[in-house]
Amino acid sequence: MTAQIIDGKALSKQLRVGFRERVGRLVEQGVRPGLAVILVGDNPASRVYVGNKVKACEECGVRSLHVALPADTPEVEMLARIAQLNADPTVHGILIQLPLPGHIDVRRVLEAISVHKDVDGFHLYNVGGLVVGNTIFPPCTPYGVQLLLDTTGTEVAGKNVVVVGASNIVGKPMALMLLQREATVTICHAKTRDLAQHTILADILIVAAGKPGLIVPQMVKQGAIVIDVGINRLPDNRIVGDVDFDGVKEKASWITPVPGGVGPMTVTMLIENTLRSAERSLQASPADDYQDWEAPVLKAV
Ligand SMILES: Nc1nc2c(c(=O)[nH]1)N[C@@H](CN(C=O)c1ccc(C(=O)N[C@@H](CCC(=O)O)C(=O)O)cc1)CN2
Repeated sequence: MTAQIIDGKALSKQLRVGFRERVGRLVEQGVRPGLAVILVGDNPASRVYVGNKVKACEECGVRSLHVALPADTPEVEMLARIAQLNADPTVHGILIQLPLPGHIDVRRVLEAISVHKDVDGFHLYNVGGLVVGNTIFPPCTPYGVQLLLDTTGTEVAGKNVVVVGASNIVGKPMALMLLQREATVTICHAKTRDLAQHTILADILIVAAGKPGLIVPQMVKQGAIVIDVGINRLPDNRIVGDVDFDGVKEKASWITPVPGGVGPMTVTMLIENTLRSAERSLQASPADDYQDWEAPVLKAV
């Protein structure tokens, strides 16, 4: 039997209807949510993703501020821009599009973003929150995957989940989020020996390796849920994931397409986090644990 498609584009569209209503309520209370997107250099894929983020803001009524900096921007200038945005009360979310040019210390600039505005969820404080199970801003891609999984009606607790890829922005946070939901989680990565011996046991297989065609039907358990996070542009300009979609869909029970699966959900969850941040700004006293937090690295700069 052919797998059912988990449609990230359709789910995104549905969620964004609710977002517009939330923006309306915020505006009534005098707050127009604002998102600042910092893009350094001219990586073509990053430009597409930033374009998608700006469009999503427009669609939902969120004000977007696109900060485009040349590839040779000194780190100290980026830190100064981030400090300005941290202090700007009309900005509720700040993100730095990754990857960054090599001369910039990624951790240093990510740690410079106020934890109150860290809508990508990449600040160490939010990462720590994920480890103990109460992060305020879950990272957008794993957050989107979690919602996509929920649409299948599958109970995650007790399931064997295999995550292929151990990046800081997808694989590791994904594993932590599913562990929090009581799945039995295995993380595979570039040094994993005999990948198939792990993937074949997965009730839920999440692939974020950046390798087109990595997962073929023989590596997939009959009836598994397969989530493809990979986005690879082929020489003929086609975009494909890490999973052999046509083959694997004959074995899986549910599968995400590429494009139109996880990608749009990444952008949608960014808007969700931005709205959450704007809503938090209205609370008389935001969560106490965030009140006085200042990253040590900020003092060092
Ligand atoms: N600061 C961040 N940088 C990066 C992140 C992130 O979450 N925060 N993730 C990825 C890229 N990414 C978001 O920035 C992203 C990837 C894919 C899509 C998307 O809409 N994909 C479409 C296809 C788009 C195309 O290439 O034509 C799809 O899958 O349907 C959006 C955002 C790395 N950097």
